[in-house]
Amino acid sequence: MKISLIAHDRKKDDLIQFVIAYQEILGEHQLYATGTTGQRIIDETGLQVHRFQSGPLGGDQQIGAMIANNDMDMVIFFRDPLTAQPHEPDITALMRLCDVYHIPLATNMGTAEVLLKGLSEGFIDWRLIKSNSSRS
Ligand SMILES: O=C(CO)COP(=O)(O)O
Repeated sequence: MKISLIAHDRKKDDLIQFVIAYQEILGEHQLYATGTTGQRIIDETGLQVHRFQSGPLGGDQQIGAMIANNDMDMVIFFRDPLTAQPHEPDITALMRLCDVYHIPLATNMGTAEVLLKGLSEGFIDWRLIKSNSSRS
């Protein structure tokens, strides 16, 4: 599965803790991230991560494009609901595309835990069937 990991600045420490806690599950999948989040995951966990641009420079949109191409299976996005972001339209667009394409999206740690536990139990295997039809 292809999983995106994204966190706003004040949520990055939480995401790193989360990734360390679920490293065993995450390590079995292809990981993608916005630029700064991805660099921190690489530096602090040693997991392999494909890094896109930083969020404010288009990273959210690059992940959105993968969703629109049926090429992303899950998004874990620790948003900061208390800080205005310069690229708010990109964030809204990314979450909207998750809804358009029925992509599991967690915007906080509680939901992210449920998603990863569900992933390891096979609850998201339907994505393999759906994505095989259009992936090369
Ligand atoms: O802003 C972000 C998501 O909207 C995250 O971007 P960075 O990972 O580059 O900080």
